[in-house]
Amino acid sequence: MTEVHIAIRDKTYRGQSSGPTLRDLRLELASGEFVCLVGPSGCGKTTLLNILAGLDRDYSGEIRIGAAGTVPRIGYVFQNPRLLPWRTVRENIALALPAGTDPAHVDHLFEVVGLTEARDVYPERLSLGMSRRAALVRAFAVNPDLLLMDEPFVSLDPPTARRVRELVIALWRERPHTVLFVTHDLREAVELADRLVFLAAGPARVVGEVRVDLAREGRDEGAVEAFRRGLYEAYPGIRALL
Ligand SMILES: Nc1ncnc2c1ncn2[C@@H]1O[C@H](COP(=O)(O)OP(=O)(O)OP(=O)(O)O)[C@@H](O)[C@H]1O
Repeated sequence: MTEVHIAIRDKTYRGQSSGPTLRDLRLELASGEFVCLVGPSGCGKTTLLNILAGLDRDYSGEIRIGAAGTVPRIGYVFQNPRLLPWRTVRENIALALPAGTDPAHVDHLFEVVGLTEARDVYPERLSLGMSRRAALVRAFAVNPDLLLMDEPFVSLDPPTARRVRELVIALWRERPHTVLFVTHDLREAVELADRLVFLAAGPARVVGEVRVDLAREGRDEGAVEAFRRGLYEAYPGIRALL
Protein backbone atom coordinates (compact mmCIF):
# COMPACT_ATOMS: atom_id res chain seq x y z
CA MET A 1 0.00 0.00 0.00
CA THR A 2 1.01 3.57 -0.49
CA GLU A 3 1.78 6.60 1.63
CA VAL A 4 1.30 10.00 0.05
CA HIS A 5 3.24 13.10 0.97
CA ILE A 6 2.01 16.42 -0.40
CA ALA A 7 3.94 19.67 0.05
CA ILE A 8 2.90 22.14 -2.64
CA ARG A 9 4.63 25.49 -2.36
CA ASP A 10 2.72 27.21 -5.12
CA LYS A 11 0.23 26.50 -7.86
CA THR A 12 -0.79 29.56 -9.84
CA TYR A 13 -2.57 29.12 -13.16
CA ARG A 14 -0.95 31.07 -15.96
CA GLY A 15 -2.58 34.44 -16.42
CA GLN A 16 -4.42 34.06 -13.10
CA SER A 17 -4.74 37.56 -11.64
CA SER A 18 -6.46 36.49 -8.43
CA GLY A 19 -3.27 35.00 -6.95
CA PRO A 20 -2.24 31.40 -6.33
CA THR A 21 -4.83 28.62 -6.14
CA LEU A 22 -2.63 26.52 -3.83
CA ARG A 23 0.07 27.88 -1.52
CA ASP A 24 1.99 25.94 1.14
CA LEU A 25 -0.50 23.08 1.09
CA ARG A 26 0.71 20.15 3.17
CA LEU A 27 -1.06 16.87 3.61
CA GLU A 28 -0.01 13.31 4.44
CA LEU A 29 -2.08 10.25 3.59
CA ALA A 30 -1.30 7.05 5.45
CA SER A 31 -1.04 3.81 3.55
CA GLY A 32 -4.50 2.38 2.89
CA GLU A 33 -6.24 5.39 4.40
CA PHE A 34 -9.57 6.68 3.03
CA VAL A 35 -9.47 10.48 3.27
CA CYS A 36 -12.33 12.78 2.28
CA LEU A 37 -11.39 16.28 1.24
CA VAL A 38 -14.07 18.86 1.93
CA GLY A 39 -13.85 22.50 0.84
CA PRO A 40 -15.82 25.30 -0.81
CA SER A 41 -16.44 25.40 -4.53
CA GLY A 42 -13.49 26.73 -6.48
CA CYS A 43 -10.97 26.41 -3.63
CA GLY A 44 -8.65 24.13 -5.55
CA LYS A 45 -9.65 20.52 -4.83
CA THR A 46 -9.67 19.40 -8.48
CA THR A 47 -6.42 21.27 -9.02
CA LEU A 48 -4.85 19.22 -6.22
CA LEU A 49 -6.16 15.92 -7.65
CA ASN A 50 -4.87 16.81 -11.13
CA ILE A 51 -1.42 17.46 -9.66
CA LEU A 52 -1.49 14.15 -7.79
CA ALA A 53 -2.57 12.34 -10.96
CA GLY A 54 0.37 13.85 -12.86
CA LEU A 55 -1.99 15.68 -15.25
CA ASP A 56 -0.72 19.08 -14.10
CA ARG A 57 3.02 19.49 -13.56
CA ASP A 58 3.03 23.27 -13.57
CA TYR A 59 3.52 23.84 -9.83
CA SER A 60 6.34 24.10 -7.33
CA GLY A 61 6.73 21.78 -4.38
CA GLU A 62 7.03 18.08 -3.77
CA ILE A 63 4.67 15.14 -4.18
CA ARG A 64 5.73 11.65 -3.10
CA ILE A 65 3.46 8.68 -3.76
CA GLY A 66 4.81 5.41 -2.38
CA ALA A 67 8.43 4.42 -2.04
CA ALA A 68 11.15 6.33 -3.88
CA GLY A 69 11.91 4.82 -7.26
CA THR A 70 8.53 3.13 -7.70
CA VAL A 71 5.93 4.19 -10.24
CA PRO A 72 2.54 4.33 -8.53
CA ARG A 73 -0.62 3.17 -10.27
CA ILE A 74 -3.21 5.91 -9.97
CA GLY A 75 -6.95 5.54 -10.53
CA TYR A 76 -8.90 8.74 -11.13
CA VAL A 77 -12.70 9.02 -11.07
CA PHE A 78 -13.41 12.42 -12.62
CA GLN A 79 -16.34 14.70 -11.83
CA ASN A 80 -18.07 13.47 -14.94
CA PRO A 81 -17.64 9.92 -16.22
CA ARG A 82 -15.72 10.91 -19.41
CA LEU A 83 -16.59 7.85 -21.50
CA LEU A 84 -15.78 8.10 -25.20
CA PRO A 85 -19.14 7.84 -27.04
CA TRP A 86 -17.69 5.94 -30.01
CA ARG A 87 -16.37 3.08 -27.90
CA THR A 88 -18.29 0.46 -25.98
CA VAL A 89 -18.07 0.43 -22.20
CA ARG A 90 -15.59 -2.45 -22.28
CA GLU A 91 -13.45 -0.66 -24.89
CA ASN A 92 -13.49 2.52 -22.81
CA ILE A 93 -12.18 0.62 -19.82
CA ALA A 94 -9.57 -1.24 -21.91
CA LEU A 95 -8.06 2.10 -22.96
CA ALA A 96 -7.07 2.85 -19.37
CA LEU A 97 -5.56 -0.54 -18.56
CA PRO A 98 -1.88 -1.33 -18.34
CA ALA A 99 -0.66 -4.17 -20.56
CA GLY A 100 -1.10 -7.56 -18.95
CA THR A 101 -4.23 -6.70 -16.95
CA ASP A 102 -6.14 -9.88 -16.20
CA PRO A 103 -9.51 -9.67 -18.09
CA ALA A 104 -11.07 -11.83 -15.36
CA HIS A 105 -10.32 -9.06 -12.86
CA VAL A 106 -12.16 -6.54 -15.05
CA ASP A 107 -15.09 -8.92 -15.50
CA HIS A 108 -15.21 -9.37 -11.73
CA LEU A 109 -15.45 -5.58 -11.29
CA PHE A 110 -18.24 -5.37 -13.90
CA GLU A 111 -20.06 -8.02 -11.93
CA VAL A 112 -19.58 -6.31 -8.55
CA VAL A 113 -21.03 -3.03 -9.87
CA GLY A 114 -23.83 -4.79 -11.76
CA LEU A 115 -22.74 -3.88 -15.30
CA THR A 116 -22.04 -7.31 -16.74
CA GLU A 117 -24.98 -7.03 -19.15
CA ALA A 118 -23.96 -3.53 -20.23
CA ARG A 119 -20.29 -4.21 -21.02
CA ASP A 120 -20.74 -4.17 -24.78
CA VAL A 121 -23.11 -1.26 -25.22
CA TYR A 122 -22.17 2.31 -26.14
CA PRO A 123 -22.23 4.98 -23.40
CA GLU A 124 -25.34 6.70 -24.84
CA ARG A 125 -27.32 3.65 -23.72
CA LEU A 126 -26.25 4.08 -20.07
CA SER A 127 -28.05 6.01 -17.37
CA LEU A 128 -25.94 8.46 -15.36
CA GLY A 129 -25.72 5.96 -12.51
CA MET A 130 -24.49 3.26 -14.91
CA SER A 131 -21.93 5.65 -16.43
CA ARG A 132 -20.64 6.47 -12.96
CA ARG A 133 -20.35 2.77 -12.16
CA ALA A 134 -18.43 2.24 -15.42
CA ALA A 135 -16.05 5.02 -14.37
CA LEU A 136 -15.54 3.18 -11.07
CA VAL A 137 -14.66 -0.02 -12.93
CA ARG A 138 -12.11 1.91 -15.00
CA ALA A 139 -10.46 3.37 -11.90
CA PHE A 140 -10.44 0.13 -9.89
CA ALA A 141 -9.34 -1.98 -12.85
CA VAL A 142 -5.84 -0.50 -12.81
CA ASN A 143 -5.42 -1.92 -9.26
CA PRO A 144 -4.57 1.57 -8.05
CA ASP A 145 -2.07 2.30 -5.30
CA LEU A 146 -3.75 5.69 -5.01
CA LEU A 147 -7.37 6.28 -5.98
CA LEU A 148 -8.52 9.86 -6.62
CA MET A 149 -12.24 10.56 -6.71
CA ASP A 150 -13.65 13.98 -7.57
CA GLU A 151 -17.27 14.30 -6.44
CA PRO A 152 -18.03 11.10 -8.34
CA PHE A 153 -21.65 10.75 -7.21
CA VAL A 154 -23.08 14.24 -7.71
CA SER A 155 -26.47 14.32 -9.43
CA LEU A 156 -27.24 10.69 -8.58
CA ASP A 157 -30.51 10.18 -6.77
CA PRO A 158 -29.93 9.41 -3.06
CA PRO A 159 -30.65 5.64 -3.17
CA THR A 160 -28.36 5.15 -6.20
CA ALA A 161 -25.65 7.29 -4.61
CA ARG A 162 -25.88 5.24 -1.43
CA ARG A 163 -25.63 2.00 -3.37
CA VAL A 164 -22.61 3.21 -5.31
CA ARG A 165 -20.92 4.37 -2.08
CA GLU A 166 -21.43 0.90 -0.66
CA LEU A 167 -19.83 -0.54 -3.80
CA VAL A 168 -16.82 1.73 -3.39
CA ILE A 169 -16.33 0.60 0.20
CA ALA A 170 -16.78 -3.06 -0.81
CA LEU A 171 -14.16 -2.71 -3.58
CA TRP A 172 -11.80 -0.78 -1.31
CA ARG A 173 -12.06 -3.43 1.40
CA GLU A 174 -11.50 -6.18 -1.15
CA ARG A 175 -8.18 -4.62 -2.06
CA PRO A 176 -7.23 -1.77 0.30
CA HIS A 177 -5.46 1.19 -1.25
CA THR A 178 -5.04 4.85 -0.36
CA VAL A 179 -8.00 7.04 -1.37
CA LEU A 180 -8.46 10.80 -1.66
CA PHE A 181 -12.14 11.54 -2.23
CA VAL A 182 -13.50 15.06 -2.84
CA THR A 183 -17.03 15.90 -1.76
CA HIS A 184 -19.24 18.79 -0.63
CA ASP A 185 -21.55 16.40 1.16
CA LEU A 186 -20.59 15.97 4.82
CA ARG A 187 -22.91 12.99 5.25
CA GLU A 188 -21.22 11.21 2.34
CA ALA A 189 -17.79 12.09 3.76
CA VAL A 190 -18.63 10.68 7.19
CA GLU A 191 -20.06 7.54 5.63
CA LEU A 192 -16.88 6.87 3.66
CA ALA A 193 -13.85 8.30 5.40
CA ASP A 194 -11.27 7.30 7.95
CA ARG A 195 -10.37 10.98 8.16
CA LEU A 196 -11.92 14.25 6.99
CA VAL A 197 -9.66 17.06 5.82
CA PHE A 198 -11.17 20.53 5.50
CA LEU A 199 -9.80 23.08 3.04
CA ALA A 200 -10.45 26.82 3.01
CA ALA A 201 -10.08 28.94 -0.11
CA GLY A 202 -7.79 31.69 -1.22
CA PRO A 203 -5.23 30.08 -1.55
CA ALA A 204 -6.36 26.60 -0.51
CA ARG A 205 -5.02 25.48 2.86
CA VAL A 206 -5.89 22.77 5.35
CA VAL A 207 -7.92 24.33 8.17
CA GLY A 208 -8.98 21.23 10.06
CA GLU A 209 -8.89 17.46 10.26
CA VAL A 210 -11.25 15.04 11.99
CA ARG A 211 -10.82 11.30 12.42
CA VAL A 212 -14.10 9.43 11.83
CA ASP A 213 -13.91 6.99 14.72
CA LEU A 214 -16.97 4.97 13.71
CA ALA A 215 -16.58 1.23 13.11
CA ARG A 216 -17.17 0.37 9.45
CA GLU A 217 -19.66 -2.32 10.44
CA GLY A 218 -21.78 0.08 12.52
CA ARG A 219 -21.74 2.95 10.05
CA ASP A 220 -25.45 3.02 9.30
CA GLU A 221 -27.50 6.10 8.47
CA GLY A 222 -28.23 6.84 12.14
CA ALA A 223 -24.59 6.69 13.23
CA VAL A 224 -23.50 8.83 10.26
CA GLU A 225 -26.17 11.45 10.94
CA ALA A 226 -25.30 11.61 14.66
CA PHE A 227 -21.61 12.06 13.83
CA ARG A 228 -22.43 14.79 11.30
CA ARG A 229 -24.61 16.67 13.79
CA GLY A 230 -21.83 16.40 16.38
CA LEU A 231 -19.42 17.96 13.89
CA TYR A 232 -21.75 20.91 13.25
CA GLU A 233 -22.11 21.50 16.99
CA ALA A 234 -18.38 21.23 17.71
CA TYR A 235 -17.28 23.26 14.66
CA PRO A 236 -20.04 25.66 13.51
CA GLY A 237 -17.59 27.14 10.96
CA ILE A 238 -17.80 23.93 8.94
CA ARG A 239 -20.88 25.22 7.12
CA ALA A 240 -18.77 27.82 5.34
CA LEU A 241 -16.52 25.06 3.96
CA LEU A 242 -19.23 23.00 2.26
N1 LIG B 1 -7.23 25.56 -16.32
C1 LIG B 1 -7.42 26.60 -15.52
N2 LIG B 1 -6.97 27.83 -15.84
C2 LIG B 1 -7.15 28.90 -15.03
N3 LIG B 1 -7.77 28.83 -13.83
C3 LIG B 1 -8.24 27.62 -13.45
C4 LIG B 1 -8.10 26.45 -14.26
N4 LIG B 1 -8.67 25.40 -13.62
C5 LIG B 1 -9.13 25.89 -12.46
N5 LIG B 1 -8.88 27.22 -12.36
C6 LIG B 1 -9.22 28.08 -11.22
O1 LIG B 1 -8.59 27.57 -10.06
C7 LIG B 1 -9.46 27.65 -8.95
C8 LIG B 1 -9.65 26.29 -8.34
O2 LIG B 1 -10.40 25.46 -9.25
P1 LIG B 1 -10.72 23.94 -8.90
O3 LIG B 1 -11.50 23.39 -10.04
O4 LIG B 1 -9.47 23.27 -8.52
O5 LIG B 1 -11.63 24.12 -7.60
P2 LIG B 1 -12.57 23.04 -6.84
O6 LIG B 1 -12.33 23.24 -5.39
O7 LIG B 1 -12.31 21.69 -7.38
O8 LIG B 1 -14.03 23.53 -7.25
P3 LIG B 1 -15.43 22.70 -7.28
O9 LIG B 1 -15.68 22.24 -5.88
O10 LIG B 1 -16.42 23.73 -7.74
O11 LIG B 1 -15.24 21.57 -8.26
C9 LIG B 1 -10.75 28.30 -9.45
O12 LIG B 1 -10.67 29.68 -9.19
C10 LIG B 1 -10.71 28.06 -10.94
O13 LIG B 1 -11.37 29.08 -11.64
